[in-house]
Amino acid sequence: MYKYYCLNPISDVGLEKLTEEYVPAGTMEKADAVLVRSANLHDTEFSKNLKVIARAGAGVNNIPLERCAEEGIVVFNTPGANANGVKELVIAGMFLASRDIIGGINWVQENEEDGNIAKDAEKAKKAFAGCELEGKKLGVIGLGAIGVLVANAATNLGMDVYGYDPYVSVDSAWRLSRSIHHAKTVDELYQGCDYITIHVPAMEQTKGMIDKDAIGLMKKGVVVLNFARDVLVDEEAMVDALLSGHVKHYVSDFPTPVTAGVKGAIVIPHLGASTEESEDNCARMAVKQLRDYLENGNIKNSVNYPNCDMGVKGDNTRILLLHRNVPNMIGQFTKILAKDNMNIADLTNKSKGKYAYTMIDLDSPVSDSVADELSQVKEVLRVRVIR
Ligand SMILES: NC(=O)c1ccc[n+]([C@@H]2O[C@H](COP(=O)([O-])OP(=O)(O)OC[C@H]3O[C@@H](n4cnc5c(N)ncnc54)[C@H](O)[C@@H]3O)[C@@H](O)[C@H]2O)c1
Ligand SMILES: O=C(O)[C@H](O)COP(=O)(O)O
Repeated sequence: MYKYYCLNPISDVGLEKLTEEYVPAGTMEKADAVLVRSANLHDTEFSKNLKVIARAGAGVNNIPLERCAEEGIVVFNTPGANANGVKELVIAGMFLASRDIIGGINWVQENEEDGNIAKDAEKAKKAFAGCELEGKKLGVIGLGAIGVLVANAATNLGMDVYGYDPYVSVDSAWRLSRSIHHAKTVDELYQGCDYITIHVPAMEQTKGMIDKDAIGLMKKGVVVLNFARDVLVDEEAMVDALLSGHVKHYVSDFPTPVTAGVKGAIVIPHLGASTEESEDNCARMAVKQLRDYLENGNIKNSVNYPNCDMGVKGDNTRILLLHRNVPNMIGQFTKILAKDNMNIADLTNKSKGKYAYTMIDLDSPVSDSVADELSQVKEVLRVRVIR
């Protein structure tokens, strides 16, 4: 029996995939598995029961990944599962920044009592006129799941698209339309584009990436879109640029006290992934990965441990060892198992940065004392046995 706990509302489409082997934990301390969206876990202490955190979404800056790895907690996310939802809202953001749709709708609401509204609208509308996207230059920073979709959709709208991503994956490169220009430096993109949209994760290296200097390189009247994370932009500098007219609009999916209500800022309450389809996709994928880890020990799409797969657990006993990525770990594990005359049917070891994962299938049952001995090996962070 596994216990799970949802820190945010998770779509039933995913939760329904939990079998009768899974019950709600009641409190987080009792949970083997936590499902989360954007709840901040940085100040949360995790109990020894917790084995897995599944983030139903892409961004994992709300989760202390290294601390989780040190405590033997595997963290998953759901890459790409909400990318289409975000792409559609980014395109909507570009339209909102190009045509004063919001101003126009507000005008109609303010004049709802006007019996002559149809005629008066024809006079008033010039105040809300805008420009078209076709032919404009769009710069996309970060060509991952979302960036690629945005770049391709904008190309289909007739925009001239420039992409910048020094770490682009082979998969993303294959998905990218051939008509997208490769910006070799981000400065080149800042200098040339009418619209700039950022789709990179929030990490130490990317925080404050769009700062005063970056904005200074941009064309006067540029539109900047941020559907990735508020911390990627120096928002004080952005507000200065909005007030001076250097930036025409800052479209952000992240309300903060700095940007909310500022003239020129179009701020949306983090709705990028809030569609039925994205929520269902994320929940389905999160539950699938969480179950495969708890039931079989397989890791797919973890952000703090390596991917590792030995298929569905059969009749063998499966030992799972989460440990630091240092030499001679497997030698120590097999020595302990050999002492008890245990036959290894299969073994896989994978590493990712500082951490590694070893899966061992044994032909015989394993005693608690052997599991204890394995967990005493220096650099081992957690041992699980699936019997
Ligand atoms: N608004 C929302 O609701 C919403 C929804 C999903 C994701 N997001 C945010 O968007 C981010 C991107 O999502 P994704 O699904 O496309 O992720 P992804 O991992 O598929 O893509 C991120 C891309 O950024 C690139 N990158 C990393 N550092 C870079 C840098 N310094 N310069 C240029 N490129 C860099 C990577 O190579 C990768 O291709 C997430 O991390 C999350 O913070 C927001
Ligand atoms: O990183 C993400 O996936 C998005 O920001 C969505 O966050 P949410 O699940 O809280 O809507």
